[in-house]
Amino acid sequence: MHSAFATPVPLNNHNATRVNPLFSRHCERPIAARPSRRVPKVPVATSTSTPPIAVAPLEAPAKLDRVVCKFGGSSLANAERLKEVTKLVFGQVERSEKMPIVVLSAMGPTTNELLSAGDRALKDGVVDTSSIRLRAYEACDTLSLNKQDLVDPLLHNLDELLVGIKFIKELSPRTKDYLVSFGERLSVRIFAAHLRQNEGVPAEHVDAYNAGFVTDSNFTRAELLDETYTNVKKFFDKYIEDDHLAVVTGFIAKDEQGNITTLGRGGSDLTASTIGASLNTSEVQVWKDVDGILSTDPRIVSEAVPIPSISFEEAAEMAFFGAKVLHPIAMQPAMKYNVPVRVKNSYNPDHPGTVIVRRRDLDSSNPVTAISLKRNVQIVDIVSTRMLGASGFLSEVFKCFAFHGVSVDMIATSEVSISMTLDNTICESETLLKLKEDLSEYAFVTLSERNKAIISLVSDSSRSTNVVGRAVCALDRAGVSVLMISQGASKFNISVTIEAADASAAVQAVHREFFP
Ligand SMILES: Nc1ncnc2c1ncn2[C@@H]1O[C@H](COP(=O)(O)OP(=O)(O)O)[C@@H](O)[C@H]1O
Ligand SMILES: N[C@@H](CC(=O)OP(=O)(O)O)C(=O)O
Repeated sequence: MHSAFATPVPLNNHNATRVNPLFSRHCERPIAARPSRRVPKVPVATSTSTPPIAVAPLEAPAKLDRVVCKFGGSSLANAERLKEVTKLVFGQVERSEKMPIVVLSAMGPTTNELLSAGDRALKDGVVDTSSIRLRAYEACDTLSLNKQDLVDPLLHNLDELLVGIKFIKELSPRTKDYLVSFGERLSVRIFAAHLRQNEGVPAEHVDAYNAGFVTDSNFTRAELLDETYTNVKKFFDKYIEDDHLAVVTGFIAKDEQGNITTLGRGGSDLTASTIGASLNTSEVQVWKDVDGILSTDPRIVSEAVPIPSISFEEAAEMAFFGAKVLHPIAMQPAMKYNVPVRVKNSYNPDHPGTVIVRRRDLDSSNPVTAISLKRNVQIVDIVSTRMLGASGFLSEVFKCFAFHGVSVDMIATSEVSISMTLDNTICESETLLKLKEDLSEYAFVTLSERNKAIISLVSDSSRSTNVVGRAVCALDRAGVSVLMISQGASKFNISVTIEAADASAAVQAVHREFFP
C-alpha cells in the first residue's frame, strides 16, 4: 500500500497524526494537526483516522430492488455447504421475487492450497494439485455435475501453470495472481451449473473481469480503476432486465494489459460492495461463519459478542486495524453510495447479523464498538534536534516514506523525535533498510523488531469519553506496557501499540473492561 504523504504534512511539536492509507493512492491530501492529550511516559498522538469520504447526497436516487450476496470460503467448504448456500439464495428470491447477484470466493481453503502448490512447484519441483482437484470433483460428484466439462479444462490449465513454475523457477506476483484465480473460477462454474441443472434457475457464471472489473497492475493487491463502476453497471443491467442470476467471481480482475490481478486477500468482499455500489442495490450481504461482526476476534476472546449495527467508518477502521472479518477497502464503495452492508452467518441464517450503515442511523450507548488487533507491527523512531522550531523537517521525512512507498499506521511526535508504526506484512525488509539509510542523512533512526502489535478500540466520537483512560488502566492491571497511543481526530479509533507477546492478554483485558 502506498503512503499518503506525497503532500507535505505540517505538524507542530506535540502534535501528531495517524495515517490510514485506506484511501491513500487516489486521495493525497494534507492531514490537519490536532492538539493531543498526554499520558505520562508514553508518546501520545492525536490523529486523523479514516479520511472523510464523500457520501451520496440525501436525495440519492432510489435503490435498485436487488441484493448482492457474497459467500466466503468458509460458507463454501464442500458440496453440502453449496446446498445450504442455495437455500440462502432462494430465500432472497422469495423475499423480493428478484434474482440476487451472487459473488463467490474460492471453496474452503482453496486459495491457500493454490499458493502452497505454487511454492512447492517452485521450491521442490513438485506439481501437486490433488487437494484442489479432490474438492472440485467431490462437489461435482455430489451435485451430479459433469466434471469433465465443468472443471477439467481449468484443472488442466492449472497443472500446466505449475509445470511452468517448476521449470522456469519463477513465481512472480503476476503469476501468483493467475495461480490463485483458479479458486474463484472453479467455484462459480460449479455453483452456477448446480443452480441451472439441479434447481432450474437461469444462472450463469461470470468471471469478474468480463463484467468490467479493471485494476492497476499492482499484482496481489491491485486497486480498482474508476471505470469499473460504469463497466459493471452496464454489464449487469442486462442480467437485471432478463432477471437472470449471475454467479460472479470475487477477488479477481484484470489490468489494462489483460493480466489477471487480485484485490488482496479477502478481496471478494470488495467485489460485492463494488457491484452493490455500481448498481445502487438495496443491500449487500456478506455471508461468513460468524454471527456478524463481533466485538473482537472470537479466536482471542471466546465471549466476543455480535454487534447489531456499526457505521461504515467504524467497520473500515476495524478492518484496516487487523479485524480479519472484512476486507479493509470493502467499505469504501458502500459508504460512497450509501449501500447498507449486512454481515450474516451462513451456518446460523436466522441470526440478524451486523448491519453496516451511515453513522446517523445508529443507536448504541457502549463507548467502544469493537476491538481489533494488528500483529507484525514495527516501530520506527526518528530523532533529530533539527526538528526544534524548524519548518519543513517533517515534510522531508514524509517525502522519504512516499518515495519508498511505505505507509504508516500511527505517528506520535515530541520536541525532537517522531515515532511511527509500520505494517510489516506489506513492507519488504530491503525497502525498509533503504528508507532507513535515506532518513539517516538527517536524523538518528532506529527500527524495532517486527514484534509489536496495535490494539485498536473502534468507537464513535460522541461516545468516546474517557475511553483512553479506561483502556490504559485495564492494560496496566493486566501488566501490559503501552509503547504508543494514538487517538484519531475523528475519534473513530484509539490505537495502542504494545509488545506482540502481550497481544492476546491485552485484547482480553480491554474487552473485559468494555464488554463486561
Ligand atoms: N471482530 C471479528 N468479528 C467477526 N469475525 C472475526 C473478527 N475478527 C476476526 N474474525 C474472524 O473472521 C472470520 C470470518 O472471516 P473470513 O474467514 O474472511 O470469512 P469468509 O472467508 O467466509 O469471507 C471468522 O471466522 C473469525 O474467526
Ligand atoms: N479466496 C480469496 C478471496 C476472498 O475474499 O476469500 P474469503 O471470502 O474466503 O475471505 C482469499 O482467500 O483471500
